[in-house]
Amino acid sequence: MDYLKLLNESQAAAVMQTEGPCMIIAGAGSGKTRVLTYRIANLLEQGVDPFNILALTFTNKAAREMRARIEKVVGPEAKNLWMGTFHSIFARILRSEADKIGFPRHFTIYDTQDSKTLVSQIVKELDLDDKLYKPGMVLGRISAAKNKLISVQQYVNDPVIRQDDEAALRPKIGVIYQQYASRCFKAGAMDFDDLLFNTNVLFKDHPDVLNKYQNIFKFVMVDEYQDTNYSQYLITRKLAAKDRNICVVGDDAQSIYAFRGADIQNILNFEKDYPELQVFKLEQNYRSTKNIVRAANSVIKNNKAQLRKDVFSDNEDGTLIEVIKASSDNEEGKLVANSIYEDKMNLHLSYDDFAILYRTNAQSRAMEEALRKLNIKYKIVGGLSFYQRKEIKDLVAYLRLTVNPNDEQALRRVINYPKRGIGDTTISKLINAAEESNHTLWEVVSNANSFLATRIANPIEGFAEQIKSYAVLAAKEDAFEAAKFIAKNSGMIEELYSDKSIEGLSRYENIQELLNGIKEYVDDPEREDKSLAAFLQDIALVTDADTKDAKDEGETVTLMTIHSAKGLEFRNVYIVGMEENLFPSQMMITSRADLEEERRLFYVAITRAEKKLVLSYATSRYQWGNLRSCEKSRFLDEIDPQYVDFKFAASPNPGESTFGHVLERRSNLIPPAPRKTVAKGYTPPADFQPSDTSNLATGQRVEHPKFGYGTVTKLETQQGSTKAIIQFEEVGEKTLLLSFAKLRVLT
Ligand SMILES: Nc1ncnc2c1ncn2[C@@H]1O[C@H](COP(=O)(O)OP(=O)(O)OP(=O)(O)O)[C@@H](O)[C@H]1O
Ligand SMILES: [Mg+2]
Repeated sequence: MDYLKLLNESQAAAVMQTEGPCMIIAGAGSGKTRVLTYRIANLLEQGVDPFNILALTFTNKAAREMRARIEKVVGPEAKNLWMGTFHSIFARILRSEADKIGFPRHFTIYDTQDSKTLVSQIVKELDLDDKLYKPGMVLGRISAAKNKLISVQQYVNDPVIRQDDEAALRPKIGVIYQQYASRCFKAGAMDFDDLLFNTNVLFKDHPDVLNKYQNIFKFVMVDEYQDTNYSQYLITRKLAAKDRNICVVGDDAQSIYAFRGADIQNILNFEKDYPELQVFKLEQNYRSTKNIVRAANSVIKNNKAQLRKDVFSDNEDGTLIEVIKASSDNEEGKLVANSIYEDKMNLHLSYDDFAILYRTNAQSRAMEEALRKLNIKYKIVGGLSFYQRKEIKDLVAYLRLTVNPNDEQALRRVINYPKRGIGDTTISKLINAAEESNHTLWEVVSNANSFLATRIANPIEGFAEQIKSYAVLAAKEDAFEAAKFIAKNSGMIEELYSDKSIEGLSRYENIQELLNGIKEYVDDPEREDKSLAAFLQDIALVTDADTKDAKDEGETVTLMTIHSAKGLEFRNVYIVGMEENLFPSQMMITSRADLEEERRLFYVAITRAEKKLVLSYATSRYQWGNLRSCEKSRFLDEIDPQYVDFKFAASPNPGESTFGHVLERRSNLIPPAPRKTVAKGYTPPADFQPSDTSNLATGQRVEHPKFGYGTVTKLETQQGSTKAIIQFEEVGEKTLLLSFAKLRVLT
């Protein structure tokens, strides 16, 4: 096994220890995921059937990458591994066992938006104050309950919960939970938390089913174990109860989902559950430079509730961590984009080497604008994803309804879209009729004549007939043929095609794109189930941290929230918005525990970087429509200053920091080694004044405050911005953007 050469001693020991419970709690970048990968490869090489291995990852993308790596070692057998996120694996299991818990085989998976809409509808129906019972807040309570496996019954009967809700002046949450659960059940729908909750119900109420899966999953492995919630913990514990071959890896310092119910207690419980536990320590970080690892250690040291770990790196010292100070969020974007552009050109990097991480999705706007101005391609991971767009949700609602006509949210969404003369009043009547007669909305819709006057009922029954005909078609055809037909027959294509505005055009193109995606899905030769139902399940499980990689075109800078970046690595990382109230987030911190979670988030962000880390902040930014002045984040001061270069943050004059290459350094810092890219034998004259370069021509001699003297060898203009390629005498060739470069034209 030559892959053992790719592991250090403790990693190899963890890989070779294949039987019994095993846990690795170790620092970032120490090879935990790598150990899991090779552990699986090792099991397969020893003849374990891939169908008997379950590996749970944090994102679908992580699962794909792990599978690809294992395939390199053991070949195509790796395709048969059970590998994916908790949600995708257990959705798959629930699908084949659905009837046991009273759900249809093709149950719908409600996304957050569907769940919020349903909560709003319930709040309205119950005549409650929608300002008090905001859907996000209510759902948060329901979700927390489900993740702790608190059923509706337990919720409404628990005196402590009732007191909590009463104290918060929201005594009706239990009633909403009850309604919500029964409406989901009637609609044959599960939300994300239900996928785990119902798996627990399934295993609890059906020991034979549990037994079956215990026999299938002889080896269970979990990555990012620190972020599992109670519901997930219990599922893995039950599955592993028979063979006790369970291996979990994680890092308590990277636990960042407490707000969604992740529980550090799961690590401590693990030790209690398996007294025969083997624990492996990994201390060497292979990902990052010494400076980055030490800086990260100096930050996490401030957390009190942390298991002690020493993480070290044997890599080079690397450059110091740069801090950029900008006068506004737009300037911050500009400085970050410039820095990326410069590094990419000077060091011949790929845009894939760069990531910009932020605390909240809203921060991407300024970054995107700045990147676009420099023609830098980027992709955003998470945020408003493709599948959240209105037109996509509309067509998907038709598809969902085809597969599961009881899906109430889908039905309400498209019953009168495109318009077919079914007004709001009629819809309310239908909903009431369903409530009163204890039927599902679909049952009422498909028998509208029994409830409403013929004139009103006819178009409704017509719609029901249409959906029924789609179901017949979908049973015969693959997902693509069915979806194409439905898009046309429903009138959606015509509706969007006739809208000639730019937005209308882009909506039409998005529908085309969705159909292309479905075609790709059914054309995949390895895909066994090409049905519409299978496709819908697949897209319902796209998480915030997944991108539609298939559409990626060429090199791109990656933009994402820190939460989505967990487990990933990039050569150069920018953490932007390092300001008080933004990071640490004002919304999130009300206690020391919250502050510690924000700090762990910062630790996660720092440790994504391999070679270079840049932190930026703005002294003012627009928030909620107002320009606010901002203070730099306390986290910046927590980094041991010997690892930080405040070069771009030192300027007393904010204007100067606009790519002015301010060369002063903070005097209390140890001066770092000069950067190779600076012309050493050159000092800019005190009166250096950049010239107007709009008429710059090749062959002209120029002076640059950092690079010294040079000659312009080429000029390139693209979409209004001009790049100059300049041969500098001392530092060699550089490509500079004229709108930013401070150049004095000498001849
Ligand atoms: N023994 C080793 N020799 C060389 N490179 C290694 C070794 N172990 C790990 N690496 C590399 O170090 C990097 C970090 O490894 P990995 O992602 O497995 O760490 P991790 O502990 O899972 O990190 P995180 O906590 O961020 O999830 C990867 O690029 C990996 O390939
Ligand atoms: Mg990892």
